[in-house]
Amino acid sequence: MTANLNINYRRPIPLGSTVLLESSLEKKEGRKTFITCRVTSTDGSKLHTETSALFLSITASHLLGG
Ligand SMILES: CCCCCCCCCCCCCCCC(=O)SCCNC(=O)CCNC(=O)[C@H](O)C(C)(C)COP(=O)(O)OP(=O)(O)OC[C@H]1O[C@@H](n2cnc3c(N)ncnc32)[C@H](O)[C@@H]1OP(=O)(O)O
Repeated sequence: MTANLNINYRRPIPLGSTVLLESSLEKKEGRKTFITCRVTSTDGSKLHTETSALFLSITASHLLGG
């Protein structure tokens, strides 16, 4: 479940262009998983977006309000 999501939009992505997404698992601490992601041009020269996020493991009962 997403607990935190930060997105920096550095450069617009031209309509119809192809981009490269690179996602990394930074660390895992118990139920917490820290992920980063970068969106660049396919040759990597232009940074479009950089993101960091924290996901928490949950149980099904959490989704049901338990
Ligand atoms: C024209 C076209 C338009 C198209 C347009 C499309 C739009 C496209 C948009 C897409 C955008 C998608 C965006 C994603 C969309 C979702 O991901 S939807 C899901 C959104 N997330 C939610 O609704 C989650 C709501 N929050 C919760 O349910 C609860 O807070 C959580 C996340 C399950 C955590 O609750 P919990 O299990 O009780 O955990 P809790 O004991 O509070 O914390 C456990 C640990 O995590 C840490 N922690 C918890 N929360 C946080 C936090 N926020 N920050 C830091 N640490 C935290 C605590 O400090 C604690 O750390 P320790 O003390 O163990 O070291």
